[in-house]
Amino acid sequence: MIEAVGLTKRYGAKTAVHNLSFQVRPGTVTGFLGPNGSGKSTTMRMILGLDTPTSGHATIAGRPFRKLPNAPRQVGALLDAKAVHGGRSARAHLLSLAQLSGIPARRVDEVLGVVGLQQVATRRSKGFSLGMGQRLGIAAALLGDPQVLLFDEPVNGLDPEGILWVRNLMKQLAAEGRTVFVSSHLMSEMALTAEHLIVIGRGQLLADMPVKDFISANSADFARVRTPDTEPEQREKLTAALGEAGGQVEPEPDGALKVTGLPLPRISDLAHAADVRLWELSPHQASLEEAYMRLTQGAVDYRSTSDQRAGLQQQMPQHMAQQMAQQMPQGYAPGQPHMQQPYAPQAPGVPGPGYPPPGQAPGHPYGAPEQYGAPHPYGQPAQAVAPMPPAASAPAAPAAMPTPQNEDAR
Ligand SMILES: Nc1ncnc2c1ncn2[C@@H]1O[C@H](COP(=O)(O)OP(=O)(O)OP(=O)(O)O)[C@@H](O)[C@H]1O
Repeated sequence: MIEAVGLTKRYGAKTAVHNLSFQVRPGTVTGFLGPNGSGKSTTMRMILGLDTPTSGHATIAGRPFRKLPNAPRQVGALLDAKAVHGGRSARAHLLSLAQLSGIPARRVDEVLGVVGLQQVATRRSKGFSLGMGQRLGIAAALLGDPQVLLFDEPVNGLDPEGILWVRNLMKQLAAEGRTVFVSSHLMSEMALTAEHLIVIGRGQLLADMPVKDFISANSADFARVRTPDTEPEQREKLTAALGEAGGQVEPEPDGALKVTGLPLPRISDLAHAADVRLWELSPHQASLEEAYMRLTQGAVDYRSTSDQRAGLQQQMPQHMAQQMAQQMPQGYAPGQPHMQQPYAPQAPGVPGPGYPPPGQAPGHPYGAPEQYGAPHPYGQPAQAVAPMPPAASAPAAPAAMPTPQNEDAR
């Protein structure tokens, strides 16, 4: 078992981990979740004796890591897959770790097999892909056949097959009675891998509970309600009526309303009483990802803003936009009408190929001008569709696409 009691770590004025207490029990996979910079790695480093807590303590099997007899045989960890001497082969790297811990050399070949790196065992690790590096790090963690395992973002850089493999490996290790503590940003992945969750935000504990309890506690039902887009006053009237009746109403990005705290029939009755027409009234359940986002939203350090592009797009003079419009290919890639979209000039009053001025019906989905004789874009026989430029004007496809290789077979 891993136990943290009042674990706190400060770096100068920055408190990375604050008064964190939890237990990680054997026999289950425990997911350790939190946004970027929330203190997951710092916590793991303190558990492994690599960082000294400012206050509090962490133990493994009742002792601080540094006081464990033959720690590498009891605890295995993947913290940073890149922390490998790049000039060494995978096998030489694992062999040196094995020798330091009195582990027999044949175990190296066993773990290379478990992680699927036998074919590249003699290659220098500096040529490894991110996913291969992760596999090598997992091999190192398994080397001492330890009872306690810590993995910091083990699926980072793995392809879908690799992610599935890690998921099954974690479950198998836990089923063997080991303590498995896995950090991740990905709620969706943890929901499939872990049975128990510890969620932190800004270094503080936000949740410590079985995954199924987390789902039922946080996946709230809600209703989506939409009023006619053309009548914003209807939306306001309904928002007020639902609020007065005790519902929580949040606007959705697409103009709908997200309503919690009121059953669907009640929403319908309230809309009817307020003389508001509805275009949509549908039941929904928040996904686990949404529940996690909601739980951690107040503890996110790094948020993106929308790209204003320094006003560059608005500044394009009209004559340039017109010139661009004339130079645009009328059709770009046959069969891929969406490929044209990035070429549509945005300047007002300059219709691009296939992009009518606002309020006008589309001329042709492929952007063909009228002289190609396409009176109606839909339902025309193939030959009536506007001719595309000859293949030579489209970017040439590679003669033969390189066969995708499994990253671990490289
Ligand atoms: N050695 C250090 N010196 C100063 N600040 C540090 C140090 N290590 C971590 N921090 C800070 O502590 C906070 C927690 O970092 P930590 O790496 O533990 O978070 P994390 O949850 O693992 O993040 P991520 O998911 O991005 O890996 C961050 O604000 C980080 O900048």
